[in-house]
Amino acid sequence: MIHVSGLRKVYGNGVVALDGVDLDVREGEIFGVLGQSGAGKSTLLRCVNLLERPTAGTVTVAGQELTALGRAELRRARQGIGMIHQHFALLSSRTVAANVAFPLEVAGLPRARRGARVRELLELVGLEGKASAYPAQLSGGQKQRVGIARALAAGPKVLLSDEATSALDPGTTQSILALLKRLNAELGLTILLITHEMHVIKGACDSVAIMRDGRVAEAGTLADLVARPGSLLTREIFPLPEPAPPGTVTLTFAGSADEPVMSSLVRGFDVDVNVLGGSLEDLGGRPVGRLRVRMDGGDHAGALTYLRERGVIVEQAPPGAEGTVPVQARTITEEAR
Ligand SMILES: Nc1ncnc2c1ncn2[C@@H]1O[C@H](COP(=O)(O)OP(=O)(O)OP(=O)(O)O)[C@@H](O)[C@H]1O
Repeated sequence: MIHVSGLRKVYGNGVVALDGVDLDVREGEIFGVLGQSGAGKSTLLRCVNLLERPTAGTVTVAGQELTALGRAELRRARQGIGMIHQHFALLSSRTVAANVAFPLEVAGLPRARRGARVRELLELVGLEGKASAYPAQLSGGQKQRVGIARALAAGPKVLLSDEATSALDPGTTQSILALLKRLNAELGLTILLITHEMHVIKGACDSVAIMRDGRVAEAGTLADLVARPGSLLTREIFPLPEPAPPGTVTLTFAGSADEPVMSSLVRGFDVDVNVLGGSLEDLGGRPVGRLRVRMDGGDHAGALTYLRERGVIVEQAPPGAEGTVPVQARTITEEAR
């Protein structure tokens, strides 16, 4: 649905905000772009609907190359792309209904049809009773719902979300993410969202790209990335002290949690397992965990082979000076290769 190729953006002051970005967002998915401040997320999002003109590269949305379009064609194509903002960007002098009607007025929809469409949109976002209220009379979550209704007015296939939950408290954030997931499922809406918050990625996204210094450092579905040894996403979701202390083993359980792997390990291979840290998360309804352990005694090599055969990702830190890991000590980077 969205294909970005070789995207580069150099601002007038010489700042290289995007340095060759490739991105593919499939139809009907919620795709998150995660990165720290200054990584280039907002620039990327604004380049997708060409609010910002890229210095080089192409942007294709729903099969149409936006970077090749003239001004009038681009204006038409943009009706297929809605956008929501961190600070809502509502018109304070207009009621909720008039805010939502605004893009319909610009598109030239007759007044009689506008009213029905606005009612439908307000119902969709759960704001039926607020049509006559003004933005100042609404909570942050309600304002964002107005923003979402307005973004959907022209019936877009794609919704761009620019840190839409960053100004909201945790409970309201969850309700807005739930709304976006419902719209994604019910309308088949493709959503590209940018965020610096991992819980937004965990709570809402099917796929993710991690941006660093204007480049995509890693991209894929959440399921694929957590199953990839050494992935940045896994380290972000399950933070453990890095580098791993010498001789420790870091285990990522990305598959089924039904098997009692750890107790089988201790019983079957006679190893002592000392848990140093770890956590468990629910990713897309699937339990995923990461555990850092020290294993002593017994059949160490056999234990690691057993874990790998059960689909556990095994990352061994190299032994320290005392050399506590007997066989095949591999660094995380070697494992990742
Ligand atoms: N209009 C502009 N003119 C000049 N430089 C800009 C402009 N907009 C952004 N930049 C610079 O481009 C780089 C990327 O900024 P961008 O806003 O895209 O990052 P971001 O990841 O969205 O960060 P944040 O989360 O803080 O918004 C930064 O160094 C920023 O200072």
